Amino acid sequence: MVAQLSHLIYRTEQVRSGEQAAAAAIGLSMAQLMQAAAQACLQAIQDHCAAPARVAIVCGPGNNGGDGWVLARLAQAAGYQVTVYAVPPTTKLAQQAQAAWQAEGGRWQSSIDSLHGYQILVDAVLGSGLTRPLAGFYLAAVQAINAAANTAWVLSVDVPTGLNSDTGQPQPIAVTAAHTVTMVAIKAGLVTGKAKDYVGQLSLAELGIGAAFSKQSPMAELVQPELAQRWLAKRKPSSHKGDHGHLVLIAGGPGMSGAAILAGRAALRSGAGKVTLVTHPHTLAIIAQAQPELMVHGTDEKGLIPWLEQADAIVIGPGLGRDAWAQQQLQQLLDWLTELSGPLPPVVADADALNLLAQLPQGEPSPNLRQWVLTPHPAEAGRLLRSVMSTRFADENMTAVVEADRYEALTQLVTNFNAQVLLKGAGTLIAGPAHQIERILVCDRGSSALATAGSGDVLSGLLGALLAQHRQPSAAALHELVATAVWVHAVAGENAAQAGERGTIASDIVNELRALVNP
Ligand SMILES: NC(=O)C1=CN([C@@H]2O[C@H](COP(=O)(O)OP(=O)(O)OC[C@H]3O[C@@H](n4cnc5c(N)ncnc54)[C@H](O)[C@@H]3O)[C@@H](O)[C@H]2O)[C@@H](O)CC1
Ligand SMILES: [K+]
Repeated sequence: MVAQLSHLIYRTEQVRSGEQAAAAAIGLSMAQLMQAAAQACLQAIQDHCAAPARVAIVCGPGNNGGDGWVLARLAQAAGYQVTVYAVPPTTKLAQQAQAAWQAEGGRWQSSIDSLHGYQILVDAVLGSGLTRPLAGFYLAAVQAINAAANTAWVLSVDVPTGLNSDTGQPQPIAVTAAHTVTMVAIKAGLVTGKAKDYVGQLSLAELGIGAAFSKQSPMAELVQPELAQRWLAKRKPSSHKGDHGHLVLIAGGPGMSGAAILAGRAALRSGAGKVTLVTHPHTLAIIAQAQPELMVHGTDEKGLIPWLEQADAIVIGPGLGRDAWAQQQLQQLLDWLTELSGPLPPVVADADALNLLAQLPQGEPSPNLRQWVLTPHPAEAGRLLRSVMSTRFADENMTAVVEADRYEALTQLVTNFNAQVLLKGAGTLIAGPAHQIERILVCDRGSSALATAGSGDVLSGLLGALLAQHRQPSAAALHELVATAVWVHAVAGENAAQAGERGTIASDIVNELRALVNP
């Protein structure tokens, strides 16, 4: 497969309209595209399991079903034992493909009792043409495929049936595929949030029109490993710790020293020259004992300002809490930044700093967050969104609102806060105020091992350390550094999970950082 578009992400409608224009431009017919789509699916099947294996192909009414009918013919010719379950095709292309199958003696069944007994199940029910929630035959077909998925390998054609290919939300359920071969270009809904539970391994079949299609401008882009190479260049042999930046971490309210320690360790392991941890006086001693390389200060008397003045980057939030002390720290930081006349250092706001930002009284001049990176998980993102859009979202479950369309939530956050935003969760999304020109970045690496207490603290320490090492980054550099940190964190999670996802702890993730920040 040609990899022209392999890291670019498009809206479904762009693919649907663009593929026709691209095919016309190079003189390919839609039937030829369908043939190529089915060929790509056959290749995926052959890569998984040689003939003769028992294959069931479930075909819907449209061209997704059409791909299935063509695949039936190709798979049978390749020696597989093929059974087709289908609803009658309604598009011309799918009808022609069905006729070609029947002309070769192929049969099909219109009802599905059970799909057990096959080694391979192909989901060609619905693809990019999904317009409404599943019901009737379609719901039953998806249920039957999923019921047999523990004994068969499930291949979804283009999009797992039931998944909204723009948002990644199941409608209301979707096929849980082991592998999805998506056609022409990666659709936005295949790479983030809940989609990760359904898509399985994702491969792209450009159907010979990648070059013509690439004239379309993508809405997003997958984070590439080259980004880490670019932003984690080798250090100069003559460098000293002052060259590698001073990170100031404001973290660790009473009872939450662990979050501060994890963020501090992650920052040290990610190469910050110096890390100062400014913390609550009650947690000072325990943090200082845990990690001798950290400089640890309590903030009761002097306040934050002496430390802020030394910072190349600032992180506020890990284990901060939301009490009066925590509010005071955030307010001091905001006041100091407002009065600062020189260049603004980048600020990462995480965890309770986000919750406190969401509680700031509305109607006052909003703080200038231009150099800020907000790192919410969906629940924090929901609180932030509600704080700025309270009239639109009065009673909604905001986590569900965010997860229903992560791209939309991200865009709203960026627009309303005028900051870089990193929306956590499988397929982390990253965007900044200039994302119209920089594109949303999507990290498709990672592991469920990252879903553990302290994992976010590790990310904020790591991110702060990368920012401290690249002083006064431009908006574009900030965007890429955030993506680099997300990528390193995700791959660290994968590496830490090699002995198993369950039971991986945040300290294991910290242990993986050093190898990854020295690519
Ligand atoms: N357009 C092209 O040139 C190509 C299309 N290809 C395939 O064609 C697919 C798109 O084809 P279509 O546009 O026909 O769309 P689909 O085949 O995805 O489905 C459209 C049909 O499903 C119905 N439908 C939508 N939601 C439904 C629901 N919830 N329950 C029941 N019926 C529902 C629609 O009314 C319509 O009849 C792609 O996903 C891809 O697999 C490939 O063959 C490559 C080339
Ligand atoms: K499908």
